[in-house]
Formats: sequence, structure tokens, C-alpha cells
Amino acid sequence: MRSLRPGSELETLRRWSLGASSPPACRAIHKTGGGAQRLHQRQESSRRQPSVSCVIASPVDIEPAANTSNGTAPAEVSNVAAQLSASAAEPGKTDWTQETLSVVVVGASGDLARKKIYPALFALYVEDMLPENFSVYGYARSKMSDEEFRDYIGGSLTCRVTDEDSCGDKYDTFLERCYYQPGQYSDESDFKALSERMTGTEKDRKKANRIFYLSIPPSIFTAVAGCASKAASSPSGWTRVIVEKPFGKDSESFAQLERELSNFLTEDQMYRIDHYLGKELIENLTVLRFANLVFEPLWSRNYIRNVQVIFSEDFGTEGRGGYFDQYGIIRDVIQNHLLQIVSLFAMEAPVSLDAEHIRNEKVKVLHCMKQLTLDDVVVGQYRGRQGKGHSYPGYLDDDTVPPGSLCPTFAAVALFINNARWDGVPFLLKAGKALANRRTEIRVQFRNVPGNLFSDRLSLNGMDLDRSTNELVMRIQPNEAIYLKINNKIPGLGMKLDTTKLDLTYKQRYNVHLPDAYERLILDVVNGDKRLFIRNDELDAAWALFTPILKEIESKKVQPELYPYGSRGPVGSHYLASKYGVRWGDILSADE
Ligand SMILES: NC(=O)C1=CN([C@@H]2O[C@H](COP(=O)(O)OP(=O)(O)OC[C@H]3O[C@@H](n4cnc5c(N)ncnc54)[C@H](OP(=O)(O)O)[C@@H]3O)[C@@H](O)[C@H]2O)C=CC1
Ligand SMILES: O=C1O[C@H](COP(=O)(O)O)[C@@H](O)[C@H](O)[C@H]1O
Repeated sequence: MRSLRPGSELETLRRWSLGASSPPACRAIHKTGGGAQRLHQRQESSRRQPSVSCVIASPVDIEPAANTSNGTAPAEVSNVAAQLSASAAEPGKTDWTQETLSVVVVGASGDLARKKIYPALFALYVEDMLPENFSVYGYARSKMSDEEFRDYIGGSLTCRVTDEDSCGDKYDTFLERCYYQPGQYSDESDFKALSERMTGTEKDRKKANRIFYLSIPPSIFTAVAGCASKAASSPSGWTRVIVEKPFGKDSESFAQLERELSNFLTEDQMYRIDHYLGKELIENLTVLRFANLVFEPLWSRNYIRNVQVIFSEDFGTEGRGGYFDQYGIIRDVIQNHLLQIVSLFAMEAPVSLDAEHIRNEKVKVLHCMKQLTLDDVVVGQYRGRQGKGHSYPGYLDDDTVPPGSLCPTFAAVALFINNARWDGVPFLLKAGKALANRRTEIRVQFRNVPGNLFSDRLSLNGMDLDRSTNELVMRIQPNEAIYLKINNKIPGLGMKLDTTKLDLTYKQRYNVHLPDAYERLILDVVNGDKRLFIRNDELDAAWALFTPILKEIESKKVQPELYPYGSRGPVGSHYLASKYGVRWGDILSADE
């Protein structure tokens, strides 16, 4: 593994973790990157709250962090091992110098695994964020040898974490740790065979920890959870299970899924992923709010007149129509990703950064949301369009979509939060496929300046007061940025104003590669940190909000408004916004 530069921040961290120095200042840790920083936070929070993620409730052996059993000197243990060995003295903590980690990707032949999971594991490996004793096991029905599996994974790996095009020998050493086990999803004996195979890379260690990533269709979640839990749980360490969305289609199916999964898994073992929570700007949302004096005092109905959360994609559902048609954009994006953003945005300050404290606040704000009614929802569906030399297919042109489907590929929703902070403030959410651009952002439009001395100057310049209010924009993707629109005097003689930006564009300010959301989230599972995972009561509340309206849309067969592929979406979304005196910020600022 990477040896650490003497005197470097990582070295300081390692020395601290081995008990050789006092804790490094947070500033130093921040500069080592998100993972190290989170590991530090994790240790901080774990001092307050012991981990409870072991499926086998066995007492934890406490060993001093010394040489690993294969004789590797402590200086060469991976970052994660070095950092976490500090917690070896705490009961319930993972001591990576003594323990192994196996990540089982169930559905190993699938799209998500190839697009996101293997590249994320590889990036963590290249950054030395995974334990020394780490292996990947692919599991699916497709027949593949280890070699074929390595070729399959190899094709999806890129070297995003270094400036060079190649990650050198990391590529080969990573693939050497990857194994493939074919099997059926509901056959315990196949999972037993997997488990036996895993013991091959787990031997010689005190404890073997296992993560099962359920990268499979939801119809087989329960079967796999049952088999994995009965036949392939770790016999000595913890077992954690990552569950991908969709978590049901409505309140009833979610409750049923939970009942079934809870026969095999405890809540502590379950990591429900919403990959939006792993995005850099979303993680920064709480920092922006609670680590700066200037924003939190303004964060209420007193100063904010509306909040917009906008998701747009410039491609349709091509190839995924069959899946998408069963869900539609409200379930696919709004009920989960956008609602998670709203709950983080609008929650009260948590007691601490502990996962449970944060999630308590998110649930509270979800419970304060006013029940949605049909007149606060607009649905749309994209139709085909002839472009210059190219024809763009409509949603219904996809062979996997049932003819005449009313499935919405666009929706806009006005939400209200009935509490003292947000009473009367519209939270406008919109999400759409096959629109003019790909963009996800949060826009906070502030109220007008009362008695504005410059109002005549603003209108003189063609800027009405509505357009010239302050706006805080958090652009989640692409080209991550936070900027604040302010009114400013145009330099020179006279008094002319314009609106300009205080601009924190990440790629200009930070010379770092931003980790993919899946990297952050998988690392958090390794560390047992649930801050960025969804608790079951959050989902209960989210489904309670959306189930009635989804049922109404479906039972009344509400006709989606058609919009051309590549356009700005249905006009209805503007009527919805204007009903609350709002203009969509992305339309006003098309040039940004
Ligand atoms: N793909 C994406 O971008 C995203 C996916 N997700 C979620 O992640 C999970 C995995 O997604 P994805 O990889 O796209 O899924 P896939 O459809 O690619 O399925 C994954 C694997 O599961 C097996 N499989 C597929 N259909 C069935 C079936 N009907 N019965 C049994 N096994 C089946 C196949 O493996 P084999 O035949 O070899 O057994 C397949 O390779 C899903 O829950 C999805 O909703 C979430 C966000 C984004
Ligand atoms: O969960 C989903 O998210 C993707 C968008 O994710 P992003 O990280 O690329 O923004 C969306 O395309 C897909 O329909 C949905 O299921």
C-alpha cells in the first residue's frame, strides 16, 4: 500500500491513530480529502455512540494495533486501517489491521454494478481508502470465470484519482482481489458456496466483515436478503447490506418490503442508498447552513420567498423505458432525491452530526409537509422531435413502453412546510427527462429589499424588482458551484446597477477531483456511518406524502402535458410557479 510521506498530514494522522501523537488539528485532516475527514468525524461520533452493526453479537477482542498478521509493518497499512486502528481500543469498532472486508456485489453482471460500483471501489482502492485485507466478490446467475469477471470489470475502470491516465499497477492488483461466484438468487446452497469461497480470502484474520450490495431488481431483494443472511452472513464480524432504490412504489409496498427484509436484517444492518446524498454539494448543504453565520439567520420565511429544487436531464428513458414506466418521474426522482434535498435544506439544526440526530430532524420536517393536492402538481411526457439532421424519439416510441402510457417523464410540484420556519414558503420541485440541458440545482430566492433606495435604478436598467432579488444557487451538477446573485454598482461615473455573482465555482477554487457519490457512500458503509443513508421512518413519511397524489394521478388517468424532446418542459410548470408568484430561476438564468 501507499507509504506515507514523513511529516505529511496523512502521516500525522497515522501517528495519531497509533497513539504516537496528539490528535491532529481538523484543518490538517480536511486537506487530506473527504474520506479522511469523514473517517475522523466518524471516530468523533463513534465516541459518543457505540456501533451496533454486528449481526453476530459476539464480544470484541481488543488487540493493540501492531503488525498485521502477514508481517506488514504498521507504517504500510492503508489509510483506512491506520485511521481506524485508533478505534481498535473501543469495543464494537473495526480494527482493520486484524480484520478483513469482503464486498459482495449481488447482480454483478448488471448495469449499476458496471457503471458505478466497480469504478467506485476501484477509486477507493487507488486512494488507499479500503482496508489492506479487502476483496470483491461478484455474484449473479450469468456464468463467468474469475478471469472473465476481471475482464468485464476492467472495461469499466478509469483512473480518475490521478492526473496520469493510468493507475499503474493498482489496476492489476485491484483486479487480483476480484472473484466471481455464479449462483441463483433464491438458492441458499449457492450462497453457502459463496460464503465458503469467501473464507479463502478471510482466513488468518480474527474477524471477517461482509458487505452485500444488492444491485438487483427489487423483485428479488427479499429472496437475496434471506439467502445472504441465512447462508452467507459473516460468522465472525459484521454483515451490512446496501439496498438500492426503488424502496417500494407506495406506502403499502414499502411497508411490505420492510416487513420482508426485517425478517432477515436488522435496521442497523441496512444501508438504504439514495445516491444524491453522496453528492459533494449535498454533503456541503449542512456545512453551508450550520458552519457559516451569514446564512442561517436568513434561512426562514422572514427572508426567503421561495426555494426551487430543479432536476433536468437532456436524455430520455431510452433503454430503461420498461423499468421507468412502472415508476414515473415522481417516484424515480422527486419522492426520493429531491425530497431528500428539501429535508436537508429545511430541517432544524440537529443536536450533533450523529446519523440519528440528523435523520431525526429530516423526519420531523417531512412530517410537517402539507398534504399534496392535484392542483399543486403538473405532469408531462416528452414527445418526439425532428432536430437538424437528427430525430429525437418520444417516450412512447420506446418499444419497451406500453402503447398509450400516461407515465410522466416530467413533473413539477409545489410543497409547503407547515412549521414556524417555513409557513407559506413555496418549495417548488421539478424534474424531467429529455429536456434542454442536464442540470441539478437548488435555488433560493430571497425577498425584496424593503424600501429599496435603488428601485428606480433597477427598473431603469430593465431589471424589475422581482428579477433583482438576491438568489443563492447551489449547482449540484454539472460544474459544481455555489453562487449568490447580488445587485452591484456598475463601476464608473454615475449610478447604474446590475446583478452579478459572488461565485464559488468548485473547479476554479479547488484543484481536486470530486469523488463520485458512490465512492463516498460505499466508504461510509465500510465505516458504519449512516448519516447519508435513509432511515425507514424517513421513507414512511416520504411515501405518506406522495402515495395519495400518485394514486389520484393514476386513478383519474391524468393526461400528461406533452413537451418536445430537448425543450424546457411543459408550460403548465410556469402556471404552477406563477400561482405562487414565482418564476423558475433556471429559465430566468438560461445563460448560467
Ligand atoms: N442502473 C442504474 O443506473 C440505477 C439502478 N438503480 C437500482 O439498482 C438496482 C440494479 O440496477 P441495474 O444494474 O440497472 O439492474 P439490471 O437490470 O442490470 O440487473 C442487475 C442484474 O440482476 C439480474 N437480473 C436482472 N433482471 C432480473 C430478474 N428479473 N430476475 C432475476 N435477476 C435479474 C441480472 O443478472 P444475471 O442475469 O446475471 O443474474 C442483471 O445483470 C436496481 O434496484 C435499480 O433500480 C438505482 C439507480 C440507478
Ligand atoms: O436514480 C436515478 O438517478 C439518475 C440521475 O442520477 P445522476 O447522478 O446522473 O444525476 C436518473 O437518471 C435515473 O432515472 C434515476 O433512477
